[in-house]
Amino acid sequence: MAFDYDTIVIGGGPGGLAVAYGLNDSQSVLVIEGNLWGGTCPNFGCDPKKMLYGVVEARRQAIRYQESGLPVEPKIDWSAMMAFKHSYTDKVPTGTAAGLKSAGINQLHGTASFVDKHTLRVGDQQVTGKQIVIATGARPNIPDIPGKAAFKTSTDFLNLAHLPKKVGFVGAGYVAIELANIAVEAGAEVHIFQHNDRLLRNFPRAYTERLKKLLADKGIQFHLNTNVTELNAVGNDQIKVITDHAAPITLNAIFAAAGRRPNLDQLNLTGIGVDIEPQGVKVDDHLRTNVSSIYAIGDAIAKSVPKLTPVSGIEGRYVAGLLTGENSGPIHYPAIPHTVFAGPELAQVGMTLETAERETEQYVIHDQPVGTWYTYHRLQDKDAHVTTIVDKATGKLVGAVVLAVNAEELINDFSELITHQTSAEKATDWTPVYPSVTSDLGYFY
Ligand SMILES: Cc1cc2nc3c(=O)[nH]c(=O)nc-3n(C[C@H](O)[C@H](O)[C@H](O)COP(=O)(O)OP(=O)(O)OC[C@H]3O[C@@H](n4cnc5c(N)ncnc54)[C@H](O)[C@@H]3O)c2cc1C
Ligand SMILES: NC(=O)c1ccc[n+]([C@@H]2O[C@H](COP(=O)([O-])OP(=O)(O)OC[C@H]3O[C@@H](n4cnc5c(N)ncnc54)[C@H](O)[C@@H]3O)[C@@H](O)[C@H]2O)c1
Repeated sequence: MAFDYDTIVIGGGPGGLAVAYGLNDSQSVLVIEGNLWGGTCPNFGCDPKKMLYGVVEARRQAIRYQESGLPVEPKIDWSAMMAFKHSYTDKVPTGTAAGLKSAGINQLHGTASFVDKHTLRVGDQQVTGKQIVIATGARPNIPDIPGKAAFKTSTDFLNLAHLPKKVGFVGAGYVAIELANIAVEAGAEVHIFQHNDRLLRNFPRAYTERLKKLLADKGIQFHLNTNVTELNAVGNDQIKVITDHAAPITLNAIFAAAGRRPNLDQLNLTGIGVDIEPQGVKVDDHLRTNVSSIYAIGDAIAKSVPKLTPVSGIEGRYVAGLLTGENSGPIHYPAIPHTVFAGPELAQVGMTLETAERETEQYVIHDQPVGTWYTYHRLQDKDAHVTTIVDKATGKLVGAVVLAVNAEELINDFSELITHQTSAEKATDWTPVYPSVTSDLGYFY
């Protein structure tokens, strides 16, 4: 049978684009995108979030220097900050589409749905591919409660023309914590409603408790062990939030930040016999579905590794390598660092603290408050804290947790040491710039 393309990729986000660019030299490829070219990360995820974060963090740093020669307290101008964000995001879809075009990769705008295991329908058009890669990402999970139409999402937050006076977030994961921090730093009254007492469940509790205190000190009000049971929209911009815990609270906006669901509903996967589960498409260790011509990657699949942009990229490049014959073994994930941009950042890589605490004969844990160290004193980041986990037998770093300003830089250094299996001596037998975050590397283990 002749196919229109060797490979069709559904989804033009970081995962789908990695497949397309990886295959482009050796195959005919079509990418189909139903919404904005570039996907979640550059349009309404990582990139716009970190632009807003950069502005609010600059203000926070300025306040820390108030007694040290910078007496003026800057104010956030929300509209100007949003215009700054738009100066980047507005160009992403056209820039991404132009990049595909200049690379000679075929593109189609529209929502794809499977007709059979080699055929997709997009509007009134049908296209066939020898292989099809599902890279459709995920969207916010909206809690199914009465009045749920009043929920806004992270996408709405990152496009707010004005910051509402009082805002709430349901959930206490990455999205809630990062956006609540931006909102409180920009001057809103902020409430977080969490059904249990655990923030950021993938990070060690000792660290999330430290971060919770810092966020509460900024004014974020945590309603823990609290289920939001109903929303009542009152007038244009007021929402009465009813919980199972205390009296209703009236806010101007409430955001669903209760996890993300894979975008599978429109694909007709069960119709063509592809196995799925609530967390995403089921894949084997070669990212193949149970239908041999169909692969799946990124936020759209069920997996134990975190659903992050670099992970979608790793998976996209891996599938491209499989399809070109460059690799054939199962996918291998390196140590994947992750960071919550919460003012300060909380970052982690490698072995979890929980595992190391269970296996103390094998691992040494170095837990260090570093707020008085020169690097953090200079930044007046008195709550900075770093934990490293070292394998006793080899002396090599296997895990780390950092709560500090610019923690993402230090965790990147730690990730490199873990990925390249560098010994403590080798880790410090070169000369980083002094003073810098990296020049502290010799003192953590
Ligand atoms: C607010 C927020 C902040 C984030 N911050 C970070 C961060 O700091 N660092 C980080 O690493 N990760 C972050 N993430 C996660 C990151 O954005 C995702 O992990 C990443 O975008 C996943 O890439 P993907 O290609 O798998 O999916 P996506 O980027 O979601 O791309 C999938 C694409 O498929 C399209 N699509 C879906 N269904 C169809 C269909 N039927 N037909 C055609 N097209 C379809 C969608 O429109 C979308 O463009 C953040 C996410 C959010 C929401
Ligand atoms: N900095 C980053 O790297 C970054 C930033 C944002 C998002 N992300 C990615 O996006 C994903 C989604 O983020 P998220 O914060 O939406 O999800 P999450 O999984 O991090 O957190 C979800 C939160 O919602 C709560 N929750 C779950 N179901 C609920 C329900 N029915 N009602 C009320 N609360 C409920 C959970 O207890 C948790 O606190 C992250 O897991 C991550 O992969 C990454």
